[in-house]
Formats: sequence, C-alpha cells, structure tokens
Amino acid sequence: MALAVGIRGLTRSLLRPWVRVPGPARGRTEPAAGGGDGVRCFGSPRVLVEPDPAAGFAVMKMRNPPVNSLSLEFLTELLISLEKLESDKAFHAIILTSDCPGIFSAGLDLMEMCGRDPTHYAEYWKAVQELWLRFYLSHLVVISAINGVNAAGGCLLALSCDYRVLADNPKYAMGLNETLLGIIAPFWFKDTLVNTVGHRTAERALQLGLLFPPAEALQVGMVDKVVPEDQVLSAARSELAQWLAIPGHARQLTKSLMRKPTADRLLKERDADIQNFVRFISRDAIQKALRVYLEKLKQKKT
Ligand SMILES: CCCCC/C=C/C(=O)SCCNC(=O)CCNC(=O)[C@H](O)C(C)(C)COP(=O)(O)OP(=O)(O)OC[C@H]1O[C@@H](n2cnc3c(N)ncnc32)[C@H](O)[C@@H]1OP(=O)(O)O
Repeated sequence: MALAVGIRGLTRSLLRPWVRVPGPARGRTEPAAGGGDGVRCFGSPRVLVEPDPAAGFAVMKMRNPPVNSLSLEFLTELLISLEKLESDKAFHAIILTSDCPGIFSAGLDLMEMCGRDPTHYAEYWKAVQELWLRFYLSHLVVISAINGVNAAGGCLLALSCDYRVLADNPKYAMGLNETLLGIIAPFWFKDTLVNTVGHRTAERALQLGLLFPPAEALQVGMVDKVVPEDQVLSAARSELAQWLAIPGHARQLTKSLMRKPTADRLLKERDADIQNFVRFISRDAIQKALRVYLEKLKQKKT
C-alpha cells in the first residue's frame, strides 16, 4: 500500500490557496479580530481567517457546516491556514473557534472512514496525523474558543491548543467519545488527553467515552476557563495578552520541551500507525459499527 501520501502535495492538488472567502465575507473589508480596521479577511471555503496583524494574532473560524466534521478537504484547509499564519512574522498567535452555531466540531468525518478503500483510509489518516502534529507543535500560541459541542477528533484539536476557553452551555459537552462508536482512540489521542487531565481521569474518560459538560470539563482540567457564551472570544483574547507578553523564543522552546516527546512517539512510528488504522477501520465489524452509529445520528431527527 502506498503510504507516502504527501500532505503538501495533497494541499496543492486540492486547493487553490487563499481563495477569496465565499459567502457573506467575500471581498469585504471586515473589522479585524482584535478590532483593527481595514484588514482583509482571508481563507478558504471552510476556514475563515480574521487577521489582526497589529495585535499579532488571527482568529481562525471553522465553517464546515453542518457540524464541522473533519473531512479530508477541511483538514487540508486548516493546515494551509495554519501554515500561512506560521510563515508570516506578523502573527504570534491564533484563536481557533467555530462559525457553526452550537457546534465546535463533531470530530473526524465518519464518511471518510466508512465504505472507502485502503488507499483513501491511509491518505485520510496521514492528514489527521499531520493536523495534530502541526497544531500540537505550532510555534504560535494557539487558544481555542470552544463555542459548541466538541467530540472526539474535534476535542483532540482543542486539546492540542495551549489554552482552552469553553462557552458555559450545558449542551456544549466535550471529550474523546470513541468507545461509544465501538472504535478506539489511538495512542496519540490518549497521550494528548493524559497530558491535559492526568492518567486516572483520562483512563476513565476514554473507557467510558465521556463527554464532559462545561463545569465538569473545567473541574477535570480539560478546559482552562468557562465563560458565558457571548464572552468566549473576548475571554480568549484577554488570555492571549498574558501569553504574548512572554519572550517568544523562551515560550516556544518551553512548549517544545513539554510536547516533543509526545509528538516523537507518533513521528517514530507514523507509517505503522497508518497501517494499524487502515487494518482496524477496514474490519467488517468496525465498518458495521460505524454505519449503525451514522444511522442512529440520522434517526435521531425522525
Ligand atoms: C482507530 C480509529 C480511530 C478513530 C478516531 C475517531 C475519532 C472521531 O472523531 S470519530 C467521530 C466522533 N464524533 C461523534 O461521535 C459526534 C457525532 N455527531 C453528533 O453527536 C451530533 O451530530 C452533534 C452533537 C455533533 C450535532 O448534533 P445535531 O446538531 O443534532 O446535528 P445532527 O446529529 O443532526 O448532524 C447533522 C448531520 O451531520 C452528520 N454528522 C454528524 N457528525 C458527523 C461526523 N462526525 N461525521 C460525518 N457526519 C456527521 C449527521 O449524520 C447529520 O447528517 P444528515 O442526517 O445527512 O443531515
């Protein structure tokens, strides 16, 4: 099986980078995230970036409706946005949030893991790995402003940030709920959770597939702050000030010191992890479990 799927090649083939933002924001000069005037939003169909270069950060808004599920195209666009901001010296930080009301992310896109062939599964998994590695190790400060429910792969993305602010709405539960689907969070999902909440809480949460409502998420340390829903972005911005006041090189090296051993575990066995995923997800029993779960999601509406 060809595992050498290059995400950079993939991004080039899938996207015209920095297409003008479609929809309401197209061609419009919007107030920048931090309140500056005259800075143009940019992005791609599924990721809207509101830059505030004067303040040194950008707000990255995920908008892959209805539920910000992390499809291959969406993952690719998130990576391109991150790369773009990382390579611009004007930016020191990102606030990651959602443009889909009530949903931060429904996690990995189940349609990418159901009824496809092994080459597709390998390509998809490589993109999932890449997203985690790039966000987890980003030299930028990344703060998530979690303004909706946040499951599994979406929760992983938030856990990869440096700080998490969650909107205080009992519907906005978050966690790694993979076992509820009959699947297993990979070791690097697990490691990221353990590094955030500690071993005992992670063990219980992973086995039971727990989704924590805001008060509990705060109590176990899955998020750092819970604020009224209309203050999530402003709270993230206020927090950012403290992070940006630290000399950048010292903070970045410290982040790397803390995170590199965890990332290295995946980097050392990346291809094996892809092969494990492909083998696991291709199993008839797993495909059946995913189809049943998807069906339940659909039936919920009727
Ligand atoms: C070794 C293997 C490791 C694999 C690691 C896996 C990690 C993952 O991330 S697996 C994904 C886990 N995610 C979930 O369990 C969340 C599932 N979704 C929900 O619980 C809900 O959709 C919701 C709470 C996020 C939102 O609820 P609601 O606003 O009521 O919206 P709907 O449920 O009606 O969903 C709308 C639409 O979206 C489809 N959908 C939902 N989640 C996903 C998804 N993760 N992937 C693909 N599609 C998803 C849902 O089926 C609906 O579709 P339609 O019926 O066609 O409108």
